[in-house]
Amino acid sequence: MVSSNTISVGSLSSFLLYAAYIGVSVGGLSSFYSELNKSIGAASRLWDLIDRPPLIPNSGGLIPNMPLDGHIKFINIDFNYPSRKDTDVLKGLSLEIQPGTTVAVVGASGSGKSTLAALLLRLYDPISGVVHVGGHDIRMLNPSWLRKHIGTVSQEPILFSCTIRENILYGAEKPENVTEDEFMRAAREANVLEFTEKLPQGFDTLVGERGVMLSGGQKQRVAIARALIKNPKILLLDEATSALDAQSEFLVREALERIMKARTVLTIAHRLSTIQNAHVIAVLQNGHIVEQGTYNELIARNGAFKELIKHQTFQEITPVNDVKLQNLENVG
Ligand SMILES: Nc1ncnc2c1ncn2[C@@H]1O[C@H](COP(=O)(O)OP(=O)(O)OP(=O)(O)O)[C@@H](O)[C@H]1O
Repeated sequence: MVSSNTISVGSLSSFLLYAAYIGVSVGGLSSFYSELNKSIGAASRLWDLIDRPPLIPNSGGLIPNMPLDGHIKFINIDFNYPSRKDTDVLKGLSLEIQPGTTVAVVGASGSGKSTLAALLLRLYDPISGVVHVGGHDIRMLNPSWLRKHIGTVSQEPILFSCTIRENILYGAEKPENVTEDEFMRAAREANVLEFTEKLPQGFDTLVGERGVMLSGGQKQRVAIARALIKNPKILLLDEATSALDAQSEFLVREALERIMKARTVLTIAHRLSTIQNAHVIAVLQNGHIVEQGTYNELIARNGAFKELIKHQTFQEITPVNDVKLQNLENVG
């Protein structure tokens, strides 16, 4: 057509160029359509979840006008998870935690230790029995008010993809009211300052998705600082099962000892030192507490606790004084 002058070279080039543009655009349209369908599917699932009424409402209930005293009582609790109604997790469990004391719950894996924590936070209601906090049946209390008084430091702290400062302030009811002094005190007591000081952007360092840019020990210390900012009466501690190196372990342990002072602590213990220092150790077996007492009492008894200690490895950590000595040597 070009040789017979029916079409010019310029028109042919334009035609080919536009044909290519249209081809690419039409091709893109099909992938756009499939992406659109995927988003519609995901959005409708999201709306279904948002519309689902919670089994335990977040509002309503009593807000006591007296300060909480931190006295916890599990009274004759029977419990199974709604998704596994045929498996009883707790059967007639009773446990009392006096205000200001530390109770370490020990038991085999799957014995229901974390379930106790979930019941205290009222994430589930027992099938029968009552959980009392500060003399109140927790089903009568406003759930948000109850949770405001319980600080949690879990095995795998959940950090958000924002800065260290924002992750710590997340613990405060009104972050804008936290003064710089209060913030720094929490960071210092939780041994967070120890590593932020070495970071070029300090507390403004981004931690990445779920805190991937921090080590296990650093994540735990941020979680402790978050709990300190909350200043709760009750502390729920689910100790990490994975061992940290001696230095990190010492810094986490030291931070935990500070936060545990003058609070009621329910700890799911995996460290021998926590068990030895607890006011009461409660052994969970077959859905209820089979034995409780101090470390020395239980060791002398030759019962379930002694059996557990024989068969389950609890983390032994480098004695604090040894690590302190090592630190001094390093400084020297
Ligand atoms: N959300 C859930 N839905 C159904 N069953 C669950 C749920 N969470 C835990 N379970 C089951 O309840 C039982 C007790 O679990 P729980 O996590 O309380 O044990 P645990 O003593 O804390 O264990 P571990 O020491 O391994 O963390 C287990 O048999 C577990 O499989």
